[in-house]
Amino acid sequence: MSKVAVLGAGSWGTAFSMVLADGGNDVAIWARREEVAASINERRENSDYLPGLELPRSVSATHDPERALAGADVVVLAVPSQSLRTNLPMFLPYLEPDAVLVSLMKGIELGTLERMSEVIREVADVDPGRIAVVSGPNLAKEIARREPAASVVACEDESVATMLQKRCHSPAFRPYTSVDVLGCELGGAYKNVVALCVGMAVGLGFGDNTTASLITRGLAETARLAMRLGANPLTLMGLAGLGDLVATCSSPLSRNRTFGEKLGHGMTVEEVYASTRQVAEGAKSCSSIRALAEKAGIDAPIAEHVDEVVAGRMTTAEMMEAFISRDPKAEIE
Ligand SMILES: NC(=O)c1ccc[n+]([C@@H]2O[C@H](COP(=O)([O-])OP(=O)(O)OC[C@H]3O[C@@H](n4cnc5c(N)ncnc54)[C@H](O)[C@@H]3O)[C@@H](O)[C@H]2O)c1
Ligand SMILES: O=P(O)(O)OC[C@H](O)CO
Repeated sequence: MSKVAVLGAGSWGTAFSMVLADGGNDVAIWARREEVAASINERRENSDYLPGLELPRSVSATHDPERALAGADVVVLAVPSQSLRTNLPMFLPYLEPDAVLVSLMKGIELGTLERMSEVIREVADVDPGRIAVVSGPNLAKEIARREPAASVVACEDESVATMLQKRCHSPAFRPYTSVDVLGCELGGAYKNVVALCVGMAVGLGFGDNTTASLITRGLAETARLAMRLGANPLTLMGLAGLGDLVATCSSPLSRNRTFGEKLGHGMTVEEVYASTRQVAEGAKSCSSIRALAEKAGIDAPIAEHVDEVVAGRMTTAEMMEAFISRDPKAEIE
């Protein structure tokens, strides 16, 4: 069997390990906390992140980066986006030569405004043809329950995308290939911000017209930025764009939507952070995406207003009023 190292034992790192195991790979998960590695090895369960779901025998876990990476020709990164830069140097000495690095992360780095593949390229100093991204409508719990889903594997080198597609194609998981890494990453990061916004609307008590309006204008906003930066607009109409946007904005399983909903109910940002251990990437990426849009000179009202709410400078109700009272304009630019 071919070996894959999955660095990060949270919900998605663990669920994607199950996909890889079902696809015929031997999987070694690196867990930041030893007790999580022990739970996976001894009870065949990640009781912190995916309780009650049995992990295949070909999945093991370790707290030791060297053991996780030894012999792995594919290395999957699944830590929170804002921690990637500080985590990567711990893994680099143990990477096999020519290993392919795959990002599962959906965020934009604060400060540098870099996508995760850009952070990997910079810190690991590897060719973009060895960096790939997996992104799509893939809520971890549903994937771990083996409910059918599709996704996108993107890499500038199409042959690498095809190799990865084969490695993660399983009875319940259907990956499509793409060479549009930029479009997939922006789609994945932006939908988290839109899901925060939709959650806020739901928390305020608004219904389906409101959420559908926000989802649609969120897609317009995402496509505007992605196209300005050079993405293929059709990527945003695909699984890593519209697909993920719909799943995340519609599902009570989404941490980003839930985070927004709690704000809509009147909790403060600090209270919401204190209520969960899991990452809601949009709460940080709203600021970096807003800055990226400003730098690119495009209008991004959802990112801008969500950032204002998360920064505590605006209430969720004021955000909704601000959307409706914006200057009238044509729908299609
Ligand atoms: N959960 C999903 O459904 C899902 C699906 C697709 C993509 N993603 C993306 O995958 C990435 C990881 O998300 P997740 O759902 O696995 O998150 P999670 O919150 O479930 O788990 C994060 C993992 O990273 C570890 N961690 C936390 N802070 C860390 C740090 N500073 N350094 C190292 N490790 C740290 C945690 O211990 C945990 O193991 C995110 O970018 C997320 O957007 C998640
Ligand atoms: O739970 P969320 O909001 O991080 O979303 C999870 C996935 O990205 C959905 O595809």
